[in-house]
This record gives sequence, C-alpha cells and structure tokens, in this order.
Amino acid sequence: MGLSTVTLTLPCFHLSSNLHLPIISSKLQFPNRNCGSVRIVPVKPLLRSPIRSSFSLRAAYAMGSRSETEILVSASEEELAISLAEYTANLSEKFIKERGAFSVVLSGGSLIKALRKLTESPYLESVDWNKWHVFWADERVVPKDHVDSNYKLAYDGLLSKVPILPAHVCAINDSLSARDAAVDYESHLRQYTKTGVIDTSSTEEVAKFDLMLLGMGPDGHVASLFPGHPLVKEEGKWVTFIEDSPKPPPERITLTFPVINASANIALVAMGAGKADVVSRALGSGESSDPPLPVQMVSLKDGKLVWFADKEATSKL
Ligand SMILES: O=C1O[C@H](COP(=O)(O)O)[C@@H](O)[C@H](O)[C@H]1O
Repeated sequence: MGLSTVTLTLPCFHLSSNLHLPIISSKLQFPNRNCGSVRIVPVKPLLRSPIRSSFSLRAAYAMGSRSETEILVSASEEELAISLAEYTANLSEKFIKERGAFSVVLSGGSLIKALRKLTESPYLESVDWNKWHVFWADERVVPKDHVDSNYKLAYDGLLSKVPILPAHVCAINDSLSARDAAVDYESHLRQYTKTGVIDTSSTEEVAKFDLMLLGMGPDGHVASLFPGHPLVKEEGKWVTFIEDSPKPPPERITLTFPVINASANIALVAMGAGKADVVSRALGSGESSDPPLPVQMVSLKDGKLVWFADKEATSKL
C-alpha cells in the first residue's frame, strides 16, 4: 500500500519539482509549536492510482514520538473525496487481513460528504463491508431521526448505501440523558475491546481504533472537544458528555483525547475556504495558540495521522 515506508529526508527545496510544494513545505519547515521541529520528507504514493494534481508531504515530528503525520493536499474537494476513499479502502483491507475486523470511527459534519466515493464503484463491491464495525467520535443527544443527529447524517450519506451489517453499527442510546449516554457508550466500547472487535493499545489499556475519521470545525474543535472547554483535559474517561456545546445542539457525547490519540490511524479532513484560518493556525508557522486548539492536541501515541486538505483549506499556509 505504500503508506508509510520512507527512508529519505530532504531539504524542502529538493521537493520543488512537485506541484505547489515550495509554498507548503517551506512553511512547514519552521519549528512547529506543539510537535517540536518538523521535517518534511517525500512519501511514496498514498494511492494506488495517484491523482496527478494532489501531493503529499510527511511531517515527521522530532519529539521521540513513534507517530507520523502526513499532509495530503488535493486540488479540489472531488479529488480529496477520491483520495479519502482509496485510503480508507486500503486500511480496511489491511486490518481485515490482520485482525479479521475493521473498527472505524465516524464524525459528523462535512466528513460524511467527503466519504461519498466509498458508496460507489469500485469500493462498493471491493470493500469487505461485513467486517466493518462503525462507531462515532461524537454524537448529539437527539433522536436518531433528528436533523442534528450524526447517526442520521452517516446513515443517509453512507451506511444506507453500503452493506454494513446493522448489528455492527454502534450508535448512542438516544433515549438517555447526555451523562448516561456517555457512560453507556463507554461500556459498549469496553465490551468491544474485550471481544477483540476493537483493538487495545499495548501501552495503556485504551481502545485502539483502526481508523478514526475526524472533521474539524472552523474554531479548531474535533469530535465535540471545543477550544477552551475543560473536556479537552479529560484523562480518565473514554467517553464524556457536554451540555453547553458552543455549537448547537448543546448536549452531546464525545470520545476523549486518551482514546483519540490511541488510534492506529486518524484521517483529519479539512475542506473549503472556511477552514483556511484554522489550518493555518494548526499547521503554519505563526504565533502559537496557547492553550493549543483541540485539533493541535490530536497527537497519536503510536499511529499515523494523515491530514486530507483541499487547496482552499490550505490557501493561508
Ligand atoms: O459539530 C460537529 O462539527 C464537527 C466539524 O463539522 P464540519 O461540518 O465543520 O466539518 C464535526 O467533526 C463533529 O463530528 C460534529 O459533531
């Protein structure tokens, strides 16, 4: 699959024959405020049939961390969707081969539209959907048929269009309060780690999802972890709740950073001009955010983070 085997580190000007690279890579050469110094290395193609107008960089963070970050910039939202489908299908194949199951975490918002290519050929036929187990990074505490429900969004845009087994879809219990729904969801996740449907991180006893698909708000929130909210500091619980979300609806449940950062893979999707400021704050070389934005707290312990951004979202880098 060629996702991660890179041996060569080059100064960024060696990359200048690639499309747009000087702009992006020169910015990323500056010390990154949260991750130590950043090296940019060229990567083997992320895709089986690389899209010519996309390019990818790897930012290897020098902090002794075993995790890696790659930034894939697509020329358009359409190309981003194609890249994301190929990446997801590749990981699905890998984990099903290795573990016999694929645990996938969805977000709400624009992410679901970005996954639309998975519902089309060749993925509709080639992905082993029976082995998928679907979870949520966050959910709004509303009925499942409510317009604000992340479940409904995912059902309408993805789950109803591919043959995932209904029993493999772990949605929240929408008849409970936010507090109780969070406790209930965490107990389901713990049960799935016991049966091996969800892997467990070897270093800590935390759920280790095969792939977490995260969106990001224009304010830098991920899942329902909002800037300046105490929930970003949660260290014990896997799932928690919020009753005062700055973005409506106010009541939500969310995975916490210990679980997010234990993932084997995270795709962080940023599309459109509305995300340009936050992408620039998160990845650029400007003044550091103190405290860091939630999106800057996505830092895998022992996994791989890939940013999927389009040109508009990276226009201010
Ligand atoms: O409220 C939410 O917002 C974020 C970001 O949404 P986007 O439409 O700006 O991509 C989303 O990731 C999260 O799941 C959702 O509950």
